[in-house]
Amino acid sequence: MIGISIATNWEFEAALDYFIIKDNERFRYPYGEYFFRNVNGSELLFYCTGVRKVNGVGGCQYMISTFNLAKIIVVGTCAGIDDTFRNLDIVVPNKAVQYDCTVKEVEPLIKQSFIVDIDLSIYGNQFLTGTIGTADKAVVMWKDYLELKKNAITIADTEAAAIAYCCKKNDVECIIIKGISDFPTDERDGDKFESNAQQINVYLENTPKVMNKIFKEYVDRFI
Ligand SMILES: Nc1ncnc2c1ncn2[C@@H]1O[C@H](CCC(=O)c2cccc(C(=O)O)c2)[C@@H](O)[C@H]1O
Repeated sequence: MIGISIATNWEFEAALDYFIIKDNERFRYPYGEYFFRNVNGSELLFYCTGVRKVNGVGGCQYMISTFNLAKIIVVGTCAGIDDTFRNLDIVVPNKAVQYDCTVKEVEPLIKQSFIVDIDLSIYGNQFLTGTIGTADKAVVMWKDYLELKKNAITIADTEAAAIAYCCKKNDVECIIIKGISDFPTDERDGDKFESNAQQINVYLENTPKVMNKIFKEYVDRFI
């Protein structure tokens, strides 16, 4: 069976709507909810983990251990970092890095031991790719955005690279399909609270659009 890992309740709600899931098809586990759907002959287990690395990895390990998953596809939203990309672009990264595991004042931001390479060669090349950076903090402040750009990060989120790391430890294939929901904006000359609120509104508006695009156009190419 293939697991489809989803972080937020908003993203999971979009999945429930897209696949028209009834109340009696929804089950609870320690990190959230899950349901099953057959897509093009493949039995898929969709589950919500909650946000940030500890929830993503906890949910990942639970589902691998309980359902003996053969593969996990992480789907959801992310911040855009590379400015050649746009909101609602879907990216399937070939590299996933945790960038909050070093003392960045005296060490490189990214260390080899926290990088997971993702081999996409069997899936063709009809998709955008790049590096996803994961940390427990959302990318909101302009200085954080500039630092990720300087380190060649394409998109950023708060779970995916940690889930990819957990999958690698379990010898389970991991694919990440993320849609850009928001870009940080430069708050330095304005009101940082207003700028943050605007980014959250953009994120909320784009979440169902991103999820529908991933379910409609991407998931079946990677199962
Ligand atoms: N900018 C982002 N940085 C990192 N991850 C992002 C971003 N956007 C989307 N995600 C993804 O969506 C979820 C939640 C998004 C989130 O927490 C968020 C989004 C926008 C603004 C704020 C804020 O506090 O102002 C918080 C996470 O699961 C994560 O995987």
